[in-house]
Amino acid sequence: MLRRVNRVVLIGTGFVGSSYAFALLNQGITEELVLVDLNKEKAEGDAMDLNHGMPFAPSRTKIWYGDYKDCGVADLVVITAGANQKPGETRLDLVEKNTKIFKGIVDQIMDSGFNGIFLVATNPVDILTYAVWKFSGLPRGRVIGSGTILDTARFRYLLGEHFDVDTRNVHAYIIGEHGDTELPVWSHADIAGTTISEWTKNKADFNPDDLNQIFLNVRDAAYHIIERKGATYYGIAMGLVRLTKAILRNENSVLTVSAYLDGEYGHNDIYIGVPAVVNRNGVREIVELDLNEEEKAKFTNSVQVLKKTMEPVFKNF
Ligand SMILES: NC(=O)C1=CN([C@@H]2O[C@H](COP(=O)(O)OP(=O)(O)OC[C@H]3O[C@@H](n4cnc5c(N)ncnc54)[C@H](O)[C@@H]3O)[C@@H](O)[C@H]2O)C=CC1
Ligand SMILES: CC(=O)C(=O)O
Repeated sequence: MLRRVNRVVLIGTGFVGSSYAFALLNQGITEELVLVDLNKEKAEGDAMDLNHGMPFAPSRTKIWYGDYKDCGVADLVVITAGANQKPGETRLDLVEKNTKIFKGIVDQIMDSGFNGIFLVATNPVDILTYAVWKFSGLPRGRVIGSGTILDTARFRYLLGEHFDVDTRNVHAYIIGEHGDTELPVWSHADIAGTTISEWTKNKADFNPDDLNQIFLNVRDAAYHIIERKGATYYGIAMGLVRLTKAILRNENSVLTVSAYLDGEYGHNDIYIGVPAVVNRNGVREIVELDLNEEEKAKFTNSVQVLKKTMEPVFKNF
């Protein structure tokens, strides 16, 4: 019989996972939410705490602390488990540790009979999304990483602040690795359909160097926040909820996710941040932007850095 309720299973209820669960409940996106963590007491405590907020939620979400068997009928499994960056560490420094953790997690999920969509946020997210695809054997479109969704949000927010325009009217993408080699797609950035150069044409106080500084603040945002409070979680949690909504409500939304390239952008056999149409089946298609030569070269560099980092890791699996 067809199940009419949506079930999301969250693996990892640390800073990112618990913030995601809180935001998901507050937006009433799913009927069932199962929390799984190595630290069972934390997951159980989170389930209790979240349930106590139910009278204030927009709709009922059945939330419980569970285990991998609960993934069997899940529509979506979101993975935020694993190590996070310590001050000074890069995302790529986490690759060995988190790939090993992921092998154990994904094997248990697949043993449950899971046949839905994976959404990955753990870093380095592009490589771990590739790992989930390899370990699960699911079609590539049904394995999605959060990619540069957060970087793109940071970019739109900072541009909106700089030009004093609602961030929702700023359309600009960060693509590539969710990490140090990511790049801004200035050639396709616009404010309400107007290119940035048109928008700034008659503005005497506009300094073109400000744009590069905005990008640097986007690229290095995680380092700046981790230095101050040890971790980042609210922004990514809201990005994961946005993706969950696009998936469960079949929205065909264009979001910058880590998607598998099979010739798009001139590369293949890699998960990396690109705009893609996301719906109930996962990634429907990749949106191929016509990049300029400088952007193409930066994107290729990002691909190469990811591939070089991945190579030794996947030899062990
Ligand atoms: N993609 C993105 O934009 C972002 C990604 N992240 C990443 O998200 C990940 C989680 O970060 P935080 O929540 O801050 O870390 P955290 O340390 O607060 O939480 C991690 C959780 O994973 C659990 N865990 C570890 N091994 C497990 C296993 N084998 N099975 C089940 N649960 C397990 C831990 O018990 C812990 O509760 C990190 O890799 C971090 O870098 C963080 C922010 C943004
Ligand atoms: C930690 C991380 O990946 C971020 O905040 O971008």
